[in-house]
Amino acid sequence: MSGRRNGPTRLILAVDTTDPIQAASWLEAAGSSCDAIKLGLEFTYANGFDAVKRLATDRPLFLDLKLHDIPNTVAAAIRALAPVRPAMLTIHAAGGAAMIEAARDAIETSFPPDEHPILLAVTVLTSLDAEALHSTGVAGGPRQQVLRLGRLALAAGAHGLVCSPHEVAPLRDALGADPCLVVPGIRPAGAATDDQKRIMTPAEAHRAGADWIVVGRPITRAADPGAMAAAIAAELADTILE
Ligand SMILES: O=C(O)c1cc(=O)[nH]c(=O)n1[C@@H]1O[C@H](COP(=O)(O)O)[C@@H](O)[C@H]1O
Repeated sequence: MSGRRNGPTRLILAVDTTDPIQAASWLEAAGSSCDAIKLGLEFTYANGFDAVKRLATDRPLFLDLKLHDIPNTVAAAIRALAPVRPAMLTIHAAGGAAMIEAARDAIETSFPPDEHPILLAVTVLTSLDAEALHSTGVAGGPRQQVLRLGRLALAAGAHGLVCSPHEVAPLRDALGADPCLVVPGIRPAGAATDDQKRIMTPAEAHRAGADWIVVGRPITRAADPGAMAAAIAAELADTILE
């Protein structure tokens, strides 16, 4: 396997709020520092898909709904999402191979051929440490479980994975440079960890081989969100030059 990749690591801003005006203000502040917009359960449940489409006009939309249901239901939900035109969308790898296959098939059959979203399988949530994962009935640690679910998801048709920065290097070693790895659990040095457990800095995630990092509160709760987004983008750019 070729292991690490050499390309840039791009920044996704997690726009976690119910307030569309607040969301628009963060996006304006982040400007060109953020390469894509993530809207998830909080914004979508509060405002609906028309508001999602209105907000995500100038950058790719990562629609993070973390679908996890029987294959028929997940496939139907993805078909219903086609008019929203997300660039990326999430399902839970723990839904199993048949669910992931059905999700991929729904993309192939309901999105225009040149607008297929990247189907991302969420492996082990970054808010779980080894003990919390164990309490859900999983015998191995996060790394082992991420590798297991990652292999399963990619074999079933996912284009990429969501994992913590701790698993990026092991995934690259096991699966090579190809799978798209999207990585939350990012905290700039000294930032509050909040509810995240498996974390690294932007530079560390880049060195490990992340394609994209997902950052929310370190930017949105900063005194100056625009300056923080620019600092993270600069940290990523500096790391490329190392
Ligand atoms: O799928 C995700 O994006 C996701 C998966 C995961 O394991 N952990 C995780 O934090 N996320 C999302 O990434 C974002 C992280 O936000 P902050 O912790 O505020 O940076 C949130 O919007 C989460 O929903």
